Amino acid sequence: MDDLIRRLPKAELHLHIEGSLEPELMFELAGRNGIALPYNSVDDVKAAYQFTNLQSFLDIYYQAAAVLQTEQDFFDLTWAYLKRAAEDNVRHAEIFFDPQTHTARGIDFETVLEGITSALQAGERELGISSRLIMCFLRHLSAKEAMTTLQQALPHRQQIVAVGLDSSEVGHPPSKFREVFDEARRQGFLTVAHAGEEGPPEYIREALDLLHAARIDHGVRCMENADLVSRLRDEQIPLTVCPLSNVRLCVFERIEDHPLRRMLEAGLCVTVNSDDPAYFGGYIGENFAAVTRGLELSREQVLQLARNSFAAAFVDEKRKAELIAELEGV
Ligand SMILES: Nc1ncnc2[nH]cnc12
Ligand SMILES: [Zn+2]
Repeated sequence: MDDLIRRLPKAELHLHIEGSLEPELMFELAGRNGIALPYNSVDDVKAAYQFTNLQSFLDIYYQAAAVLQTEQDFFDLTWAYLKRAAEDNVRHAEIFFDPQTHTARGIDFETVLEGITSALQAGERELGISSRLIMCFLRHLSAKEAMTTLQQALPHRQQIVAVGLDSSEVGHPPSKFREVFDEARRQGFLTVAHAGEEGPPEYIREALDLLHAARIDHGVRCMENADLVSRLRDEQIPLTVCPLSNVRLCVFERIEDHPLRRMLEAGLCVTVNSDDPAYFGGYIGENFAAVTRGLELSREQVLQLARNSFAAAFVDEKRKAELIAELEGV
């Protein structure tokens, strides 16, 4: 199975580029930019990655992002992710970025966007990885601030396929961002949202009905509501599930407790992704390996996960057909 997982062509649909900042690159960028870190060594950093919930992770994650200052920094971050993803045979990647994490520190929106997009172009050219970019709003901030961020993105409409919603979930329901998402859709963006990671199934319903989300990020708590599961199955709404993230953030105690296999068996369009691989102990291949082993997935279920990732990708039918053809070759 390990060999199948390595060779399997895949799409990664839930990856926060800031969450791919490995401790080694964090130190390099801190040195380059003259920024003091609250850690003495890479081991020190890794020892700090003991999370009890989403917020305990976000506090450390936003602090680390301060080392990202220049267009070159965002390029290096994205390029490092793409090279690592290529080793897992990721053939298509849809990448989240959080502009507010950077603009709040005085970094220009364009600095962030240009650094990331030039690496994505290099990834397509040199690694054959196609990609899309998704701009997330930080849900712990106001809807007004999200609207300002949306306005900043409008001149770059062609480089951003969708808007999403991330950060602290509980207490910040999708309904808070209804008008921002309405405007984003009017401007031609697709929409996705993190929902049902720590928040209740009702947040998933709101993401679908109020934000018109084309995919739900995480969505694992849907399993608490049978009517919602039926709806997600009937409408084949893709769920971008991140198993190692869920364990590291204590959504589930052990990988063996993860509902991914039950979700597949319920007919849901489940995909496997890495979320913030530098923080959660593994990239997409390691997420595939963990669920395959921990939940005793069959070869057919592993193939289905990859097939779902292509079906759920924001690409045209021609690219989808190319990706699915690659899968048929394994
Ligand atoms: N797992 C996650 N949930 C919400 N916001 C995030 N930002 C980065 N990772 C996240
Ligand atoms: Zn996420």
